[in-house]
Amino acid sequence: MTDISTSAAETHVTDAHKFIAIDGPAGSGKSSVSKAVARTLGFGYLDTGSAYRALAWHVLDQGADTDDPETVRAAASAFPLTLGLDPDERTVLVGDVDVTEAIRDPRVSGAVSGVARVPEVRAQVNEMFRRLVAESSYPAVVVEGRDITTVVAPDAPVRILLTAAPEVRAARRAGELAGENAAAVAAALHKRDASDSAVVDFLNAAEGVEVVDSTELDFPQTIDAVLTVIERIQGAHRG
Ligand SMILES: Nc1ncnc2c1ncn2[C@@H]1O[C@H](COP(=O)(O)OP(=O)(O)O)[C@@H](O)[C@H]1O
Ligand SMILES: Nc1ccn([C@@H]2O[C@H](COP(=O)(O)OP(=O)(O)O)[C@@H](O)[C@H]2O)c(=O)n1
Repeated sequence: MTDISTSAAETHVTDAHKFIAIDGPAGSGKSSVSKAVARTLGFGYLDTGSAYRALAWHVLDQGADTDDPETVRAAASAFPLTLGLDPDERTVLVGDVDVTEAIRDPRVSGAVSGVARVPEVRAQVNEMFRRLVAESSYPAVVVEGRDITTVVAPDAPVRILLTAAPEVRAARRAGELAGENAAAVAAALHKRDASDSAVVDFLNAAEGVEVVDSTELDFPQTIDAVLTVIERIQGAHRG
């Protein structure tokens, strides 16, 4: 059980070499590509967005307002989250409740930016992410989100920004949410990116971060492109 309420203040990464850091906007392929890369390399996989989504779910479940920072801070101080690193076991629990499916609901997607903009919450979850990676028995963990290359693990040897054109990202997300109106899905995705990018910049690569643009790549090609970057950097470190 990983309870983010027990986290201390933010500290520096001590196990930066264990991070494969991947950032990018919604629908760029971070989750699916990171998961496949982790499986291929025998690494762990950490979907940091699921922690923010689970906290948003937790606030909504209490009937509370995700746009009120005080409410969000209070919810985060008692937030029994269970999140694992196995790319083949993606169950997310809040207490005893399995929220794996519920946190993908458009209602949660629409509320999550409010939760994610509270600085104390970011510091708390970032410490949890670093602790999960440091304590894991995996040789490395593919960690994906918005601020992994810049805030959570800026010293990681492999740092990648995974991008794709906005209309391509919107079409991919709409394809996943069968039954939802494609134009509404696209509008919600762009609105969330705009809110999120006011908090951390994941649309421009920070210095030393490699860009993989998947606009013109299919899924297997995108996995290959990311694996190529990892192998090149790890090869250079070995050599
Ligand atoms: N290069 C690609 N080409 C086509 N579809 C892709 C590609 N990368 C990811 N996808 C698909 O797009 C959708 C969104 O990807 P996802 O990994 O959930 O993105 P993110 O985690 O960045 O929001 C998924 O259905 C995924 O299978
Ligand atoms: N490192 C991260 C990861 C996610 N997030 C927040 O969590 C939300 C959900 O992230 P996600 O990765 O599940 O979103 P998708 O890209 O999968 O749509 C984002 O919209 C951000 O508000 C964040 O602020 N920082």
